[in-house]
Amino acid sequence: MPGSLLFLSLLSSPMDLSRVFSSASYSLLPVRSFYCSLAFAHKTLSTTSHFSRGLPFLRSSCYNKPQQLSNQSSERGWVSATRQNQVRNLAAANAASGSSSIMEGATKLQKDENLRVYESTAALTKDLAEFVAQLSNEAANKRGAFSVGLSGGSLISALEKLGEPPYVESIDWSRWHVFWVDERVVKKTHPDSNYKLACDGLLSKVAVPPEQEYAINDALSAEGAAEDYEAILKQLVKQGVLEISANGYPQFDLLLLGMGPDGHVASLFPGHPLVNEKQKWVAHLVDSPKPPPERITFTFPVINSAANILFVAMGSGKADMLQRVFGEEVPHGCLPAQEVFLSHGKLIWFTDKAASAKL
Ligand SMILES: O=C(O)[C@H](O)[C@@H](O)[C@H](O)[C@H](O)COP(=O)(O)O
Repeated sequence: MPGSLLFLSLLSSPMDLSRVFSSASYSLLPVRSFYCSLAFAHKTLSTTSHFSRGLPFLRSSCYNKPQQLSNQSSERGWVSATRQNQVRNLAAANAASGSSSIMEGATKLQKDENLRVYESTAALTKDLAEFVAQLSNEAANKRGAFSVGLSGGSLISALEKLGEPPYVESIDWSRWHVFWVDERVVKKTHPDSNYKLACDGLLSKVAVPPEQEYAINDALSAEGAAEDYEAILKQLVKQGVLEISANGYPQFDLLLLGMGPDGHVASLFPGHPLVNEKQKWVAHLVDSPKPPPERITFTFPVINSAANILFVAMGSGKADMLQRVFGEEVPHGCLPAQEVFLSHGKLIWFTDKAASAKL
């Protein structure tokens, strides 16, 4: 079978292959994986031999230096070898969804517009606090409320300056409505809870009214918690706390995001079916490759409807992935962090020198 696929790839043009797979649904994983394996095989051949002159349609893919993922993952210890193989197999997303071409060119992200590089963590966190404070003032003045979505991870420590002078006094915290872009389905007191992380790192130090901190219902299943959270968002849209975008999704004033070492964002992981979710505002998963497995997450349409998105990526562990995010556009589903893009509104990556060393 692999032999016949290799043969197929040698004979087919890119368009031939996309026609073959364009009608396949995402559920045709074996087919997709097979196509991806083929792409990965080509990548390996093309970087090591005269095969590099053939099959140009596979050059632009998410298979560059897959070994770098394992270097990064050893730091965090949760990206398994299986997961790395899945990441390598992600060209299937392109083949089956037809929503992004493997041959497309540069990413829409522009270094001069979407990237800031700071000399030190202190400089980054100060500017980040300044930026958030300014957005908070603008939203509070404009509509009397500021809706903010938080992720977990190292992002929260990067926000700690907001809990210190001058911001702790100057920001009108009573206008804040705090949401979780993604949350682990655990008790709120559990060490894995993103709510607990944000409370310990920021919310316990500032005066956001507790009823405006929208934690998940931790008594529910993952599915129930996602449905419940979406219902809360819909209610808040009705009440005018959340605005609605032109395409009918909630429009948060600000989403604060981090990026995982595999390029995931929120709890949207490379190759996971949820990268294609368009109906739900909030979805659940029970198979997160990053523990814990049960989570809820905002979907891409909601993330990409925000008024502003700030990413934080610090440290050398983010360098390879950041290079990919700002590099060539990769197939749909391969690199979720690259698919976060605002056609209206500001999207800025706050990075330090170590994270942006390869840009
Ligand atoms: O709950 C989660 O796991 C997070 O929301 C996740 O999306 C996080 O933001 C990234 O994994 C980056 O985390 P680090 O900055 O700690 O690498």
